[in-house]
Amino acid sequence: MGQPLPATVIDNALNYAVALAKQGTRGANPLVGAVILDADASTVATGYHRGAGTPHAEVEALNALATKFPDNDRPNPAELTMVVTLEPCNHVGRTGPCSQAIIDAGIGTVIYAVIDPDPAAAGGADTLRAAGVTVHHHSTHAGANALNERWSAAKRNHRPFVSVKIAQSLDGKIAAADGSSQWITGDRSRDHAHHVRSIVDAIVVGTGTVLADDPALSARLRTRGNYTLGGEQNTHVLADQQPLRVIMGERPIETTAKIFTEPGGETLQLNTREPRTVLTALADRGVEHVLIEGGAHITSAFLAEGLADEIYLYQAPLLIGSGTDQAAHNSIRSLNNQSLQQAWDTQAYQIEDAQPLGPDILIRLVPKPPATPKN
Ligand SMILES: NC(=O)C1=CN([C@@H]2O[C@H](COP(=O)(O)OP(=O)(O)OC[C@H]3O[C@@H](n4cnc5c(N)ncnc54)[C@H](OP(=O)(O)O)[C@@H]3O)[C@@H](O)[C@H]2O)C=CC1
Ligand SMILES: Nc1c(N[C@@H]2O[C@H](COP(=O)(O)O)[C@@H](O)[C@H]2O)[nH]c(=O)[nH]c1=O
Repeated sequence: MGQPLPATVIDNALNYAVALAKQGTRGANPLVGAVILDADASTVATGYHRGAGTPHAEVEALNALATKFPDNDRPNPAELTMVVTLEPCNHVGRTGPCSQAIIDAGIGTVIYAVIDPDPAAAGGADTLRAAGVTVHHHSTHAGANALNERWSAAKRNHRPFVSVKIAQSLDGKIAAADGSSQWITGDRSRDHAHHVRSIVDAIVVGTGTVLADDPALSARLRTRGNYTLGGEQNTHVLADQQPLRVIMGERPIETTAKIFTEPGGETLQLNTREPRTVLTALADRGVEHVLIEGGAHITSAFLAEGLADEIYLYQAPLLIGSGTDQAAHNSIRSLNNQSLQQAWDTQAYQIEDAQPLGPDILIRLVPKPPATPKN
């Protein structure tokens, strides 16, 4: 492109790219959106990253461009500008390097908002420049900067991205007075939870949950066409990718427990009550995305330390009503907040999306960012 684009045009394109990015799945990979503009600054193609293992936003946008315009009718790529929320990657991970795909497509200009904080993936801007692409770092877009703040912090701090799952009743319980908890949420919610298990690298539960429930903690997907029929045995298959199963806590667990004997991922007990120790140990094993599945002690320990990057709250339309101990089996234990202000300061979340799942509702929450995003 001859003239540099005005900042307002770039900001508008980044607004669009951020909105696209938010349609993706947050987890081991960042949320990324990309918009391709022609010489008149009109949008000609878009893309976003749908989650680990799927094409990156830039490649999605290039594919959309190729699909939209047949070979003989494609705009001159040298006159196109790709506006992308994150620096194009430079490495071969689960997919190939975006910098090379952009070079191969002949795109003339790339404008990116955030430098890739992952040392393994960074350097795409330099590769593009070396190949003759015009590259600008547009660092002032608050939305793009806020998009992956938690993900970037996890990378910088050498820890996995942390998702927390809670399946609770209307009165905020995860089990009844007698300890029974299966099931609070319905089939659709549990299918969704198994899908989440299938996309994470590891699941963590406490010794309390293993002793109370004897869970298998495998990722089981319902076979197509058999959605509401039959028992679980007949209608589910093991997902291709099984998460590492992690027990957190000091009591020994018998090797006859289902978490060791049922088919699924490898099982590991970490003899600690310290969430950060668990995360470091998992990062050392290459875990990039972990799901905390409970129970209340474990969930609360991660929340209390501000380590939940995302919460999947499966809310069932049921009042369990405890026995005599009203606090028993609350989904969250005391986080030691002394005032409402302290709670707003340390434990405020915002809803990313909400969807009905049969009789339940799934609410996905992320920590509320500071009022003024840090650039
Ligand atoms: N509906 C839902 O989403 C879920 C419901 N549940 C239900 O929850 C109940 C179990 O809850 P809960 O007893 O809280 O179980 P947890 O799984 O939270 O295990 C608690 C135990 O974990 C160990 N532990 C490890 N780290 C910590 C820490 N930082 N703080 C405190 N304890 C730690 C302690 O045992 P140790 O002495 O061994 O160190 C503690 O007793 C069951 O009834 C189960 O059915 C469980 C999961 C999900
Ligand atoms: N009770 C409850 C959940 N409980 C979670 O599921 C675990 C059992 O896993 P598995 O043995 O693999 O089927 C259990 O230990 C706890 O972590 N999950 C939900 O989605 N909804 C529910 O109502």
